[in-house]
Amino acid sequence: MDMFNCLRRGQFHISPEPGGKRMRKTKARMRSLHHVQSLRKLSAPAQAFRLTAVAHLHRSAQLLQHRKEMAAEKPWALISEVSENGYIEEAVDIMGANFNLICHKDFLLNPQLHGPKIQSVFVWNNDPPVQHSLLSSLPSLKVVANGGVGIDHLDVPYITSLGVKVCNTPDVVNNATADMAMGLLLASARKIVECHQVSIDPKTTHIPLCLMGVEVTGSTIGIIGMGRIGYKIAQRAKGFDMKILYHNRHRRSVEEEQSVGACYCQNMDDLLKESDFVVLVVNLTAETKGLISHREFSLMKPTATLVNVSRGLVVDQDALVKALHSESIRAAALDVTYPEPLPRDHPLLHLPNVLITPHVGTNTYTTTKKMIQQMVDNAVAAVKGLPVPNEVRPEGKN
Ligand SMILES: O=CC(=O)O
Repeated sequence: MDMFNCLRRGQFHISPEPGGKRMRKTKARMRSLHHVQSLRKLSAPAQAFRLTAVAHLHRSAQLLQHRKEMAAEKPWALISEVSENGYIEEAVDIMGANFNLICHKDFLLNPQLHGPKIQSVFVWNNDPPVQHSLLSSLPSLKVVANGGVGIDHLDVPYITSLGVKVCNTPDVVNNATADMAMGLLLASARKIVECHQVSIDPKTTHIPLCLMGVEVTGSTIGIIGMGRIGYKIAQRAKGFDMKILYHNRHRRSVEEEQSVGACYCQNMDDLLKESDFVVLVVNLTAETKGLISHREFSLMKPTATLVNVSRGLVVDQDALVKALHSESIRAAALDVTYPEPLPRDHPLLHLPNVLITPHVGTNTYTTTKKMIQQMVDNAVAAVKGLPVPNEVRPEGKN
């Protein structure tokens, strides 16, 4: 049974070394080959064989000792698991280079034993859930390192009140999330999923008129939330010759606006009235919860499309269902819903003018690996008591 299978089944704690197994084996083989060659030059074959065997044993013992020492030095981190709904396998190498890892399932078998040694919790897809009960069983905890930007699932004021740092992974998620927003926008506008269905349907004989889409090039995009990801979306929209409107708590500098050709709408209503595509990229906070509801839908054009890559709760979903059902807007393309996944009988799943993806904005190997590395870098700094690069402080404490 290999290490990943063990971890998948939650059977073992792991402490892999950096560099990868294959590379280590190759290096070890080359070292012993070199050793054998030098010995052969010096001695008779039988003697060389005995000396080589002894050298091998000696080397293995040294390696074992080194591994034990390394493992003993590394701090412990609590993780969810490497599985279909957990981490990619590469995560074990990235996190294991600096931490001894223990899966949540293993941890729960004996929290009293494992709790005191844990210094970091790595949270991925809200897992393990950082509840007060978990925190109270981790007396040595120094950091909760979240994978992703959104930290609405973490009680930041409470966690920090315990002297525990909270950090996230901004920047590295920007491009993948912006790509996803544009992907949803294009797929909805050009009915790409419906086109695929028609293309593979054995009964298809012609291109039905219902596959007619709406033009993206030259249309107006309204970006609500012009932070790092919103700005990346604007850069992409510029490439489609779109007119770009944005609404944000803080206006961007003139240079930033000019470089993408974006116009600021201080009043969000103006953006809603004018946009062909309204794209939501805000953080979920008390202010943005239910930001788009009945009134906002009534301001949007009947030809408009809502794209949401922020959080499901930013949209009043009942109001959305009503707007889509009555065709008071053209369509919605959502990477986020509330809850996730939606109950299988949820009305959104049965409307023809909605496209839903399962919160996969950052889901590329490149971005995922960068996020995990950033979580590790943050956690290492926190454990060492150094400034944490992406520390999140409670609102108003920056
Ligand atoms: O949802 C993704 C993120 O919070 O980065």
